[in-house]
Amino acid sequence: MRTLVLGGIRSGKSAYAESLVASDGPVRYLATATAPQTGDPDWTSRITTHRERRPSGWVTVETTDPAAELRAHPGSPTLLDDLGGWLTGHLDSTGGWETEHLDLRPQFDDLCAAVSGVSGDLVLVSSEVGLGLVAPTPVGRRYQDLLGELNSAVAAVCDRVVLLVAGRVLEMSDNGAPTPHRAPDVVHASAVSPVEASPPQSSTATSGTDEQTVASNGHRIGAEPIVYGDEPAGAASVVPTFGPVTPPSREHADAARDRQTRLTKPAGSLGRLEEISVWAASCQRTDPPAPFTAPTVVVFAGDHGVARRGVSAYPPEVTAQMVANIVAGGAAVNVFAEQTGATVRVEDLGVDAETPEAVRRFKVRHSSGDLRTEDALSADETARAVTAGRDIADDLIDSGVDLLIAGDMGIGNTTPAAVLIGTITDNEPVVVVGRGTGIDDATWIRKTAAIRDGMRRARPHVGDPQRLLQTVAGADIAAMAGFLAQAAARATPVILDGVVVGAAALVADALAPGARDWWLAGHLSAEPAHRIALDRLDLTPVLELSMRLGEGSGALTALPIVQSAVAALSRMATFDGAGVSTAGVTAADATTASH
Ligand SMILES: Cc1cc2ncn([C@H]3O[C@H](COP(=O)(O)O)[C@@H](O)[C@H]3O)c2cc1C
Ligand SMILES: O=C(O)c1cccnc1
Repeated sequence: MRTLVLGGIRSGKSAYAESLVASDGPVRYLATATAPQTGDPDWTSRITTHRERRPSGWVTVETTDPAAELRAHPGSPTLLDDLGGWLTGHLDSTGGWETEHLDLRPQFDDLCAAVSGVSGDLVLVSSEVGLGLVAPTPVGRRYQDLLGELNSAVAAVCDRVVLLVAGRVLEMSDNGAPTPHRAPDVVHASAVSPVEASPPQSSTATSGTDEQTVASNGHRIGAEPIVYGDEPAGAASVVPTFGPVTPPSREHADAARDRQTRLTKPAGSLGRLEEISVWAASCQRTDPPAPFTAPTVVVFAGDHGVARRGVSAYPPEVTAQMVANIVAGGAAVNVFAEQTGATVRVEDLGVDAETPEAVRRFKVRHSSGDLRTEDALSADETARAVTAGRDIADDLIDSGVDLLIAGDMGIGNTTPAAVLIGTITDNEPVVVVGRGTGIDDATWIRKTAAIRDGMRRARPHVGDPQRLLQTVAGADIAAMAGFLAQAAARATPVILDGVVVGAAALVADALAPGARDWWLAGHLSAEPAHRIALDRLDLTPVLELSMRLGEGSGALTALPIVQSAVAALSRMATFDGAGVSTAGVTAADATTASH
């Protein structure tokens, strides 16, 4: 995580920066400010205050070449204080103060390249100068201009930028709008170093067919593009917006509830099936509801960089092998879909292998970045993945699909799912971590540390769903979020699956507020984070069968129950129609009437 801490003089920026890197382990402190040659007691006392505040275990390196220092120790947690001091030293030593039209871009580029190459935590401090008056001297103006330029260049290669004003922290989001401050997390990212796991090899089939039904691309409702302002030229970060989401029809819900009371059964005796039928009727806007005729599950496939760090019981190669297995019809999702009359479509968003052409129409990249230390996706890739999910939903809805299911396939994907759920619901890593594919205790420790590191990187972006996806999700989960949001914007009901879909659903409800009303939770996964996600979404799962597979299997298991609920409401006789007496009659009367 690279953080740039900006602030005015005595704004609290250095103390805040120090709190960001505070840890039990050693921290390298790159001091760039040298004492003025004339000797200045106030200057000396400022430097002494800084020194005294730093924990004793920190290593102070006085340097005029921070880029070289960063390159020499790219993995060490480092605090550089400050960029202004470095600039001053550079101008002093090169006579730059006197040079008109000074171009320091090569030096700035060199420093930025070094910052980009850092893999450990790095916090850089710099002054935010010239908010008010333009300096009255040429030297002052040169310094303001150069430092402003340098700050902007460094900000562009940082994951997070904050501005300290009077001790208060303002998050500077990348589209220019400040976001609310979250307290810094002092747990250090590099406290646990990952150990490569040696997981069991899978014997999954690799053969497959290219056959897949692809619907034509049709018109879209409620998807206006916005363009992020600070993208580099050529990177088309057009992030779709969704909605507004119109809630399912209250009128049809009331009609369905009323009809339930008239069906030939004791009031309320079909339990949750009655609620499910009311949800279906209100989504369909029909009274009574009709059976869903074209339920379709889309399996979003993608690999995750973090899976190479030993967080799963299976190796990443299984993702591509399982995609082939799904295309060939051999996975659980295929079997369950066949049982229930659903169609399966698999989409490769980020599998780290060559997949059949028919499944890679929306492919964004090979694997995601390792969420512990780098963004899972670039801004442009995030936009493309969310857009892909939206387009997949549009394709299906336009071709007549009346019920959607999202499924997942991607070794390691319960780690980003836990990071997203933990971050959004503000729960600790140990609370959201789960056993995924069935990991052992050593893997559990690595996975928990990875979730902690991912959450640490994700927390600053908790209020920004797109940025969250970019920071820790991956193309498959980002597409899933776009898919779920667009389904709601297009008034199409969805049955949610397990923890991975649950994580995408949390983000989708932030992308398209109110989307949750269009979703039914098919089941409760054995992954602990799933219950937390469903609670936040205020959704009650239909089934609890200790399933922990994904692929859409839990949602498909719930599908026959949904169809039964709808069938009961639409096809059962009413008391009136069947001549059955309602409650309030004697037992003898009721017996007579029902024969
Ligand atoms: C053969 C096989 C088939 C699967 N189908 C779904 N998953 C599920 O398990 C994985 C997530 O768990 P973790 O985070 O522990 O890797 C994902 O691939 C998910 O789709 C499978 C996993 C395997 C091994
Ligand atoms: O709940 C899920 O979706 C899940 C659980 C374990 C492994 N893969 C998926």
